[in-house]
Amino acid sequence: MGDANYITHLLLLVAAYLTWHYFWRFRSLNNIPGPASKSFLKGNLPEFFGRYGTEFQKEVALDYGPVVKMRGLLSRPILYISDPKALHHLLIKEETVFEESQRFLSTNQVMFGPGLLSTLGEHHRKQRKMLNPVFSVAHMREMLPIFYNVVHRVRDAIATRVENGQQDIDVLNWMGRTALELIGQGGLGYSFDPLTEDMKDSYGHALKQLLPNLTTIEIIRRLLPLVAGLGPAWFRRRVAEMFPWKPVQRVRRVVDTMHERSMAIYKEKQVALRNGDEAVAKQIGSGKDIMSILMRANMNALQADRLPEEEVIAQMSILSFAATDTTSNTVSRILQLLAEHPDIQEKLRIELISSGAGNGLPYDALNKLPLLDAVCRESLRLYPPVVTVARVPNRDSVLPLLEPIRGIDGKIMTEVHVPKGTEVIIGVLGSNANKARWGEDALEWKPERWLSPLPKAVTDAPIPGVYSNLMSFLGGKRACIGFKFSEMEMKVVLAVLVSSFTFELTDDPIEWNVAGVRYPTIGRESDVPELPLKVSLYKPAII
Ligand code: HEM
Repeated sequence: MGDANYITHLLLLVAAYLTWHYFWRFRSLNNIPGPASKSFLKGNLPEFFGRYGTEFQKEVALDYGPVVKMRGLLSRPILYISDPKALHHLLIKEETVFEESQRFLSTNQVMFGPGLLSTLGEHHRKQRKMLNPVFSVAHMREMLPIFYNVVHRVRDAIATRVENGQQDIDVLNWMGRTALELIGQGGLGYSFDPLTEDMKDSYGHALKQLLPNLTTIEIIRRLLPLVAGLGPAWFRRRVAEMFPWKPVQRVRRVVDTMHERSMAIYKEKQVALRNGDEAVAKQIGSGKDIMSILMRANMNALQADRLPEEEVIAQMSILSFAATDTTSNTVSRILQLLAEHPDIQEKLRIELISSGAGNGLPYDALNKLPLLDAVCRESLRLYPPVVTVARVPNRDSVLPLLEPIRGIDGKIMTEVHVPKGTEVIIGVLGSNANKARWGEDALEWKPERWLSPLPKAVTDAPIPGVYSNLMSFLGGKRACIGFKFSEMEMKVVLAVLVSSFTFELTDDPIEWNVAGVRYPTIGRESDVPELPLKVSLYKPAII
């Protein structure tokens, strides 16, 4: 009897809490339209964040207007916002209010340590201040020869595989290896891969496994903030080691591999720096890589500005992680798009060959090639690889809207009251592919749209993106620090490969899957990230 009473009281308490939570705390969101939720427990989470979420994400981004309400764990509201003024407000004006979610910070803290992806406020600002100079255009100019050097090796390796005729080549694998080697040489001053043999570097392999495995444990990640601070580090580590679920164990092994390698690279570099400039110059990257410069700047910085060792090591893992799948999956997608549009592939090849871009152009000349630029921008517009970025306000806030929205009851709203703790997903695709701004053909891949002035509705809107009115690299103080690095990488890879090879589709059905960074597989069942294309040596027609 006593037990029954206890359980009844407990259930009443839970019911009261939920009522307060959803009908009181989040009442200002009741009128926001959005898709129905199929489960009280999981809300729309599996549809939106699950591997097969592409179509649902598109529906949320484009079919309900610029502010959409979904449901999360225990039906808690999640907003998807693509209105430019609201985005500007939350990423720029109220950047200190709309912070990264605890889920994001805790996961990154556990995976990488205290680096850019897991710190907030002043701590984050200080880390970013140290890193900003090495991502400047001036520094990209210096690194360009390293990029050409690596990509020429990739070209030669692919050429030996197709010299006797067309072959199916897994371009995702090659682009992954290229991206890792580029962040290795340009970022860490370290070579992971000679890019000749068919080999698998354990670090590169670990990085590739991370995001697909994180998607599998999305629900657990949502509970992570509750336990992330429990007990000392050794205790949490022991719990992680004993956790009886394979995906969690896979993530743990990946994290260990990343940390060990970053640590080893750091120690090696530290010795070289101590031995003076000559020793550093002899290293991969000749001391021009991001980490050599950061470590040297750190050694010379005032005590107050200096980053502790564990933070520098965390930045190494973060840079390697943030730079690889993002760019390699994007270049792979571009090669797939060029295979689907042979006319544009041919036009691009003409531009590249006539300018000599495949052999090596200075940074500014490469950047000015109009079609190459248009192909990159258009691909990042329509196929942004990172689409599940969220922010959570640390106090109640009001987001003004550029265009009023119609509520469920038909009432017009010109602003949205966002209660503290609401998860807000940045509507990257919703902004990039909005028909009212980009035009009726917004959902078509048309690089030529970038060859003439963009619609006024796009240029006049306060879209806060750091890159070309697009949200793909986000905006504000936490925008992608590596977007120029990534842009240069994409351009060098395309310049070299499209000048040398032709790309055609195979008969395999390519499926792009949702994860922290979207990735391709053959069909929906396969777990193996890959993207085969038919590749041949380009032979210019003899006139
Ligand atoms: C197509 C390629 C890429 C895309 C689409 C992309 C996108 C993004 C996005 C959306 C964010 C914001 C994440 C958030 O706030 O939760 C971000 C952050 C970041 N990105 Fe990238 N990224 C790309 C390539 C790169 C590269 C090549 C690097 C490094 C060389 C890099 C380094 C970073 C870092 C360190 C952050 C964290 C910045 C901070 O919190 O201050 N990214 N990226």
